[in-house]
Amino acid sequence: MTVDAQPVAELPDPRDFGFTVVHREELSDELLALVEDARALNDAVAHTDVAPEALAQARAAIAAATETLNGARRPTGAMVAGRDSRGRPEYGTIANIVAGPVNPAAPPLELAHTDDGVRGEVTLNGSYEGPPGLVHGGWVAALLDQALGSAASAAGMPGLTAHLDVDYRNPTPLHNPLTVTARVTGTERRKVFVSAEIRHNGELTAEGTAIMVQLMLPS
Ligand SMILES: CCCCC/C=C\C/C=C\C/C=C\C/C=C\CCCC(=O)SCCNC(=O)CCNC(=O)[C@H](O)C(C)(C)COP(=O)(O)OP(=O)(O)OC[C@H]1O[C@@H](n2cnc3c(N)ncnc32)[C@H](O)[C@@H]1OP(=O)(O)O
Repeated sequence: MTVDAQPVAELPDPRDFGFTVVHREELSDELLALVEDARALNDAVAHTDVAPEALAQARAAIAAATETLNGARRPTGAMVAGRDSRGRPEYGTIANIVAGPVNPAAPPLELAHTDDGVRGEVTLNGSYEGPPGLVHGGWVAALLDQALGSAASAAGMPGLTAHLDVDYRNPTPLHNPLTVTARVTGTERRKVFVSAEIRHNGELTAEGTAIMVQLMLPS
């Protein structure tokens, strides 16, 4: 039997599939502030040039913080629930490496719905460096992949990336606002064709296309 990619009226509730779901409003200001601090910490560690005594001091402080934070852990796969700009439920993994609101390694890329897809602004700090002063190409691909997946999801066809093509058109700078957009361009059976771009000051730095395969969820 062939199943066609069809938008679902409402995304399925991940709780029905055994996933932990946290509502975005339940994330405390304290946690969100800690995540911001940890993002700054990543960048600081990546660039510090202080003396060994200061490094030892920092390590002790970080070890104590790690122990405190491990006092209670969410399960891997926990999801965050929010409402999209049209008021419909949307879900993402809470620790998603690109968009997760509580993952300090995520820039994070926050995407909102547009008339024809999704759009977001993001600035990557020095911990995403590849070539000098530039975003690592793997991270450029990760930003595109996330936006491509979100565009399919926003169109009611959440799925997994089966195939991803990336063209690097111009260097993507660190420490500068980047605009990321993505949209669905077509469907064929369970395949959802999506296209995305990254721009800096209006100039195209990278573009990508993907084939997402729509999730088959038990009804
Ligand atoms: C579970 C409940 C949760 C509730 C969900 C609620 C909301 C959704 C929430 C979140 C999702 C939203 C956003 C996600 C955003 C970003 C995430 C970023 C994206 C990723 O980070 S994602 C991780 C990387 N990704 C993988 O980890 C995939 C590994 N992979 C597989 O899991 C399988 O490979 C799979 C599933 C892809 C297909 O497997 P399958 O068995 O289901 O389907 P099958 O093989 O039959 O292919 C069907 C049709 O796709 C064609 N096709 C397949 N592969 C192709 C390829 N490579 N190139 C060209 N075409 C291809 C076939 O040719 C056929 O086409 P045709 O119809 O023409 O014959």
